[in-house]
Amino acid sequence: MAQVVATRSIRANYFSKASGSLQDPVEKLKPASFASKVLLPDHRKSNAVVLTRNSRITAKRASRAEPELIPVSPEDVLKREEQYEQLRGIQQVGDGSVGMWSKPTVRRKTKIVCTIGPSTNKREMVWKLAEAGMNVARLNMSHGDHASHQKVIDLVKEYNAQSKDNTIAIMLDTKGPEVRSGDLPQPITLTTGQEFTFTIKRGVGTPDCVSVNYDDFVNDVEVGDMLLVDGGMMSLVVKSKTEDSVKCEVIDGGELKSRRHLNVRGKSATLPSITEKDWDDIKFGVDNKVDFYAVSFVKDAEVVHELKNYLQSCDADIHVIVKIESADSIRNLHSIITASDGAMVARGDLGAELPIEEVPLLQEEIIRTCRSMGKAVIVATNMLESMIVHPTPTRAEVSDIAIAVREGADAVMLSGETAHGKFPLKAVKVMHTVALRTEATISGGEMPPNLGQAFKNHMSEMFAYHATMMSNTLGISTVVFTRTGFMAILLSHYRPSGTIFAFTNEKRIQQRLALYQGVCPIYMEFSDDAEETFKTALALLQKQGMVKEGEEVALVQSGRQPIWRFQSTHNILVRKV
Ligand SMILES: Nc1ncnc2c1ncn2[C@@H]1O[C@H](COP(=O)(O)OP(=O)(O)O)[C@@H](O)[C@H]1O
Ligand SMILES: C=C(OP(=O)(O)O)C(=O)O
Repeated sequence: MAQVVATRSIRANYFSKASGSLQDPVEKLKPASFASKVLLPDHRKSNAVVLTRNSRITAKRASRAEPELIPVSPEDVLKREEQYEQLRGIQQVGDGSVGMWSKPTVRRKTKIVCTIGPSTNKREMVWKLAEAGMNVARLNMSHGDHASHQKVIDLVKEYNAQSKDNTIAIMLDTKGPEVRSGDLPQPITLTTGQEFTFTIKRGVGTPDCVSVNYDDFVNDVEVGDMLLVDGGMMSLVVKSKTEDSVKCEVIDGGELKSRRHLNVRGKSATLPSITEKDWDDIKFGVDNKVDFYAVSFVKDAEVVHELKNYLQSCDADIHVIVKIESADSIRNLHSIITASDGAMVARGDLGAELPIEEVPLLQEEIIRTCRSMGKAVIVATNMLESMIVHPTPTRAEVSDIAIAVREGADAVMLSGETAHGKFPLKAVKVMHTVALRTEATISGGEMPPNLGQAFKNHMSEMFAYHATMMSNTLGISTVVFTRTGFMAILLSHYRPSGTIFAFTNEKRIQQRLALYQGVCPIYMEFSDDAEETFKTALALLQKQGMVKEGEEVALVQSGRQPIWRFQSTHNILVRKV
């Protein structure tokens, strides 16, 4: 219902019902202003910015509640939202039904992945990020050690244990066979035209020579190759090689810091996708029962099978997200995604290995491929890069988030913005606001092109499809009960315009579902009696303010493992709360 309810809540809160005029939430709560009386109705008449999408599943109510522009800049959204929440809080003292629904983690459908690093690895920041809208905490194993990552895992688990209505998934991102420059005592400046050397000798860090962490670097590169440092922030051309060094000329200079990415344009390193360090980190993830692995530099499906076999052998129920970031992974895109549980468009390395202008096209294709196979998809890197140092994003960054949301990504990711940036909470708030605003312009779910083929479970697919139709045409939320997460993921795949309230009696499944678009995962003990469980679930939604008395929901009983069903009979009920 998020879209429909979000649309409704926009109508209820942002627009004056009586006049039908467009009002900003703060203005609505204040006496009528000149702007709301004079300027905004004109703006509304022009209808210039109402966005609609072609959709094969019609959304009658959603289209009636067609969204309209709230004419504010991203910075204003932050201030306005704060003012609005304050004013609304004052107005709603004594209203017990506000609860969860106003929380960033519920109304928004597109999920937010935050990389945790020095700016955010303390208890207070993990809490604040979670309350600001983080859905998944990402640990990048290229940095830090097990002790520092353990601390973060424990903090997230502590948050989850004490939070009644929110849950954060944990994603362990492997270092992979990435090539990086070594540690430096302090950053060094590379000047255009200067000679600079990369060496495979360990521990070198002078103004004109630095170590590389990969012994075959000298064999893999050729004279004339273009080396990109830090995703292309600096570039060098290879001039000559010795047994242990590569001499280069700086083409684009800049500041070289410790452990920066090194890519050779058009080439992948000849290293295995899962290195010894990665296996060590994967075991660390198994011991800590993380929810997802993001596997770096996956070249082929074989690697995914190898990891999945290993996880099965140690009885670890951890989902595998493949990072698409090399030329090899693009060549084998279909088979890699088929073997995995989802993919990440890792635009940093992807745009260094392949021509940068290919990145938006590949992003679209990867999202489309994942969507057609019912796999999760995350768009990553540079989404709010300028917010590492500035309190407000560039307009291009705002558009970038909106594009990923409209293309149908399950999640958008913050990297340096939350790991080592100056404004991690503001970055999450901007991402939240932009995603929510964009979602309100998407009318009705889009039907995946391969209907009935992705899950090879036709009965469940048919029920997910029809529940989506019902949700879209009636403008209602979906309620599903799931022990494995399967039916909630399947419903998410169809992108119903309403929220998917997924009740599960497994904490692990609740955490996993935090990644999936439109799914609001809720933990609940199931009783042996179906009717009693339904009643408890609906009462809980009502108590939390997520549905109102008299509202209808589509209640779906389907999925691979029958719950309260005899002979696997499936059904969808429309229930009044
Ligand atoms: N666990 C960590 N410890 C220290 N620094 C980190 C950590 N995680 C991320 N960072 C910092 O944040 C930056 C951006 O994060 P990310 O994009 O995940 O890394 P990278 O692009 O280096 O793989 C990193 O380059 C690093 O400087
Ligand atoms: C997400 C990416 O990977 P990492 O941050 O691990 O380099 C990327 O390259 O875009």
